[in-house]
Amino acid sequence: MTPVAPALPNRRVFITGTDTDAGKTLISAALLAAAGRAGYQTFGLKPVAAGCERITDGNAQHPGQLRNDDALLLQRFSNVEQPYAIHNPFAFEAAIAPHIAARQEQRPLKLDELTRACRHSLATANASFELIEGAGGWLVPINTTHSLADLAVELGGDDAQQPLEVILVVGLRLGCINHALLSVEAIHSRGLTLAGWVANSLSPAMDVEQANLEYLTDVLAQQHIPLLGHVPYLKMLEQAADTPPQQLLDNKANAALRASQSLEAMFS
Ligand SMILES: Nc1ncnc2c1ncn2[C@@H]1O[C@H](COP(=O)(O)OP(=O)(O)OP(=O)(O)O)[C@@H](O)[C@H]1O
Ligand SMILES: C[C@H](N)[C@H](N)CCCCCC(=O)O
Ligand SMILES: [Mg+2]
Repeated sequence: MTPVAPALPNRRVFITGTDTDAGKTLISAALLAAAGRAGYQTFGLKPVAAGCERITDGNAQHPGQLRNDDALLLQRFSNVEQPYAIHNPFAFEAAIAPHIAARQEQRPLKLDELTRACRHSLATANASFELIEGAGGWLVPINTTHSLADLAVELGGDDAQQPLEVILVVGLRLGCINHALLSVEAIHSRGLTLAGWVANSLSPAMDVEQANLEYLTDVLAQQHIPLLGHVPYLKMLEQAADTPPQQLLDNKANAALRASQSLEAMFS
């Protein structure tokens, strides 16, 4: 008899970071790639994206559609095919704090609408590995009462098909120890589970990077938060100011594939 491979447990992960530009999108795309290789049906969701290009069809009567690079990369690395709006239900043009962009564009964000849209996307894709990328750090607001942390709680709540695990991306730079420890406290204070953290080297030569890494590894291990992987600085992500947008996205995709090698252990 042919042995039957055991079914992979469904997973829903929420990717947060120590700050904006910590590397959440790079790590998210890498995790989608690694999960796909492990046999998962993968789907990446960017609930709120601030910082979009307007794609026009040449007709001055049509306003065009907003496209965000993070969401496009998550779409590219999802092996369950879905239209753009399912990957990114709320898109704003300005690359600023999302609640301010939403206010400026007179489309205020509301937690219940955002939650509904995310649940719709997740149900439509029906993937076995669902990845949700936040924006900025853990407590980035969506309005004056709620933050993306509240969205993470909603997506891990009673209506959820499976429990939600948070993964913290620590962008290795001076100051990241404090940001990482604050983020861990804030994630735990919401009663959410941290599956682990990923160390992401943001500079080719951070002073005493290894000592920072070892300190965080030890201190977080005492709280039973494992290091899931360390992604090195990837020179291929350095771009000239005049690099065309499609080339930028291709470079990010190549870098994500490289980064996924450092995260393979999460799926073995
Ligand atoms: N390991 C790395 N090596 C080199 N450059 C990196 C690395 N990780 C991230 N970067 C660069 O740092 C920048 C920020 O990365 P990324 O877009 O993944 O951050 P983010 O946390 O998703 O930000 P946001 O809050 O806007 O979603 C990008 O230009 C990316 O190419
Ligand atoms: C535009 C940027 N790249 C991110 N999408 C949004 C970062 C919001 C940070 C808000 C803050 O913490 O002050
Ligand atoms: Mg991002």
